[in-house]
Amino acid sequence: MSVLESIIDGVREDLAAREARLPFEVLKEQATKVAPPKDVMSALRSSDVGVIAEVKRRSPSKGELAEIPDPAELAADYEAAGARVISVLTEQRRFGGSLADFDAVRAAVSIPLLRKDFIVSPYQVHEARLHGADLVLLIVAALEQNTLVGLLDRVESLGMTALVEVHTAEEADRALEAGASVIGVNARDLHTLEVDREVFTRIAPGLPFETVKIAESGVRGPGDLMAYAGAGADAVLVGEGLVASGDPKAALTKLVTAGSHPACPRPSR
Ligand SMILES: O=P(O)(O)OC[C@@H](O)[C@@H](O)c1c[nH]c2ccccc12
Repeated sequence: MSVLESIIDGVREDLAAREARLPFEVLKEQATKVAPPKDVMSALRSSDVGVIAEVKRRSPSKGELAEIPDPAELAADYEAAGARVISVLTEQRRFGGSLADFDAVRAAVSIPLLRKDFIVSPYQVHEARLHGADLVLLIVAALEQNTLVGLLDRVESLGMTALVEVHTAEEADRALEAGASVIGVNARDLHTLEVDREVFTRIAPGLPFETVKIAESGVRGPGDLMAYAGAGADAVLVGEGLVASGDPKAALTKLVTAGSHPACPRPSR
């Protein structure tokens, strides 16, 4: 079993427990009452290269990254340092995240939020909306094509945006066929956990010009942001490089400054 498959097994177990506590029909109804999603597209489509800053405690590849006793405080620092979007991991077993973290962050900031989890069921999409998510991650490698299409349609029908994650050219084709308008290329292979920053450079040029392109994982500092920008990234998604830096606010400020520097290659829009 690959790492991805074993993570998803755990996600399905935890999901079944939540479904038993709060039935889908009730959850769906409650989710219609929350404030509508924010405008994610204009946050991501800018003349500068943006940063999506992640609240991430640990990962299957690196283990413990940072304690993050107060996710709301970290998120407020991210917002103040110029993050375009904040990504909050809600997967508990391998990443140490939770919907409680998501709620704490939602209450602390007004910029768009991404629910970062292994979404396999419509329940999780409505749940994301109930907790105030604006963006939802859909991982192509984790989904059959018809499930991907169904989840993407559902995300959009609730007014949210899907960040559709790919790692190969074949997955990118599937994402486009499903109708993705925002594609994240993850440098990390979720089956082996290996990072290869060149994956973005290989895949991004083949994506349509109007597709918003996000480079995910492996950003250690401004140099990596500039390299991804040169390969066509609209934004980069950064976790470890911020939370494990000792000073996430300063680390993010450096990235945001690089992304708006005149020497930084710009998205071609
Ligand atoms: O910590 P990094 O290398 O900056 O990576 C952040 C983000 O890309 C990574 O957390 C991630 C990308 N796709 C995922 C899917 C599930 C969980 C986590 C992820």
